[in-house]
Amino acid sequence: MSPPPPTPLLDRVRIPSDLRNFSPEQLKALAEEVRAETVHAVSTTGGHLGASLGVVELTVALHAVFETPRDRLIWDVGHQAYPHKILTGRRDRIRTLRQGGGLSGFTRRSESEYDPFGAAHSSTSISAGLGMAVARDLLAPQGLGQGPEQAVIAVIGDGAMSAGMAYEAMNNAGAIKSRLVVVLNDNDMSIARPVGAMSAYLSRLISSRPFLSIREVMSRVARRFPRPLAEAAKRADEYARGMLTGGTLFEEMGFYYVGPIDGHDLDHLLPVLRNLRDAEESGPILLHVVTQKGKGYAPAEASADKYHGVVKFNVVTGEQAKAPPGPPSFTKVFAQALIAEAEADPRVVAVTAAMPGGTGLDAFEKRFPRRSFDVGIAEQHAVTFAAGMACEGLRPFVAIYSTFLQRAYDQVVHDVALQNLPVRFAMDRAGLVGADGATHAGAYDIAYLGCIPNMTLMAAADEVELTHMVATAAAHDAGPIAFRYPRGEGQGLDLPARGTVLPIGRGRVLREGGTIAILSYGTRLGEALRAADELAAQGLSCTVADARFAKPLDTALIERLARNHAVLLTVEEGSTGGFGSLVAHHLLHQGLLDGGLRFRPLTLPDTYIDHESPRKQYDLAGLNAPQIAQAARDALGHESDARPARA
Ligand SMILES: Cc1ncc(C[n+]2csc(CCOP(=O)(O)OP(=O)(O)O)c2C)c(N)n1
Ligand SMILES: CC(=O)[C@@H](O)[C@H](O)COP(=O)(O)O
Ligand SMILES: [Mg+2]
Repeated sequence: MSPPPPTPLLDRVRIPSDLRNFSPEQLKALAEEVRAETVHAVSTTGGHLGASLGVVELTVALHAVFETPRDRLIWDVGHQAYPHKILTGRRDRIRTLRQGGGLSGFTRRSESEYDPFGAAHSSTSISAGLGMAVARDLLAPQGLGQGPEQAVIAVIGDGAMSAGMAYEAMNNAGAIKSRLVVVLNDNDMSIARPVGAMSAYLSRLISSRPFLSIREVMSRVARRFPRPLAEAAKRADEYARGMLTGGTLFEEMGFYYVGPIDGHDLDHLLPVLRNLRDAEESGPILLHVVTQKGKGYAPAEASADKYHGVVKFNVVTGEQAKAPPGPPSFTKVFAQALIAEAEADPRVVAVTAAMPGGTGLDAFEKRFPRRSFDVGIAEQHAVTFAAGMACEGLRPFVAIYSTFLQRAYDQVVHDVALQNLPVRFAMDRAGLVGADGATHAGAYDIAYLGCIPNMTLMAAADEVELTHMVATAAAHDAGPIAFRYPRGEGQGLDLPARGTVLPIGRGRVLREGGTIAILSYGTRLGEALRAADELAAQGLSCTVADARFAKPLDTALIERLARNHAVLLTVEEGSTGGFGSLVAHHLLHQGLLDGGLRFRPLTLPDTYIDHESPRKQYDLAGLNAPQIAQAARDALGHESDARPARA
């Protein structure tokens, strides 16, 4: 590994107040040091490099001009906040990013007073910022809060601007007219290439208005924020500008639009931000900065994804560490299985909300460009869009991370399930996901979908099961159906060319035993089998079954397991309120817990599990084989207390 580069200026900065007396030339040099430090740190940890490199100058300028942490600086998503972390007292831990016990890969209130709002899911910054601005306006006259001088700045990317929530916030901000600065960081990239009319609009905006010269920007800002200027004159000014330039969507929504300006040029950023900071006038402002994702690091600039998310890499060559060749990921298996279904059925279509690579739909899109839809970061729309397609006889698959489907809950209930529309939900990243931590854990979908009438729910125990579930979903026109599978590799099992349609609501028994029954839902099945081996070695015979379905439950199987064993464990990679609760509900209704059966639902704990390796995360959750075996022994207690098993 190459040694970190010398950083004489950065060494003088522990917190932002240390850089506020730097000259512009020193700030430029500091930015280069921050960039080099970011590259070096991420080369040792992996993480979201490209977005962070694109905001180095912006980060330096914002901290130089604004009085953070009094002034609230909110990073949308938070994946671009590594330079911010370096400058806000966390440089000493920057090489622990995304590692167990280390810094989070996103902003987080509990991590630093310089992170006023936690994030990781996108497009929340304007809403949160507006809330803070309103709090300031209400509290300051009472002598409470941070005082009337406090600024609130939300930095949001062009990709994040595709989400409805950003517009809901701007709509509200334009009406409330609180003092709020929104910095639109436009790098013409989402994770993949940005899509949609808004992205095209931003591109037109940039090309129709070449970078404003600094004189032009300053004169516009001065025109907008004069000390005494009559309201009517200001309006006339706005209309005049609108007529000259065609206005912008942001102006129509009540924002004062400034830009576009070069987001890498501190000679522009610093004076413009100072002017916006000192504006006496209230009302929201949108500063449009144009940046380059991956800026200043040649391998990132040259790559198609601009190094959005990288593993450890060689700083000199940019070459990322190659994992030893392993079995295909669940994501890849899903994509291949969906392509197989789509080959056979022209009604199969696929929808992603800005995650074509992450969900495997990039492969589907190559094969079926007209049947693949990337709707941008718009999970709510994705679901209702699919509902509309289902109304007309298409067979839509919404390929989505479990954690992002949370955004579209009412759409799932109101638009899909209530109308019993056959939308297929392919939920990737089910369970714990490793370095992204709690914000990205697919922890809740079993619970939040399990309570919805008409839903059919499946979880794949391995990649072969996943191909069967894709086929089952494709064939299922009776109503909505969802299946979940985890991040990462499968087991390397031989895959069928096409999956087999499974009987709805039927599980399978993998091992017959006597005393203990383990009923697994999802990929903990392997751990359940290992636990059974351990228990068998101790003379405790186990039945192991794969439930396949959480809804409808295989009630016959559950009743048989309950009647014939002393202990019944359920195991799932989901929160409380999920599969185990559905099983408990059934057992209670059947009176099967009245006779001494020792039932133990093993779920994720009722707490957030931080970034760690998945293996350690599951250890913390108590869902690895030794812990499953221990739970069985604990439940069994003393042999004499336990109800004798019948089989
Ligand atoms: C609700 C939600 N959907 C999807 C994602 C996944 N995601 C993380 S960053 C990103 C792209 C964001 O693009 P942009 O805001 O332009 O930031 P950039 O990476 O270009 O700096 C996406 C889709 C997310 N974090 N949250
Ligand atoms: C920031 C964000 O939301 C994504 O970039 C996410 O980190 C991707 O996760 P995967 O690596 O699991 O696709
Ligand atoms: Mg972007």
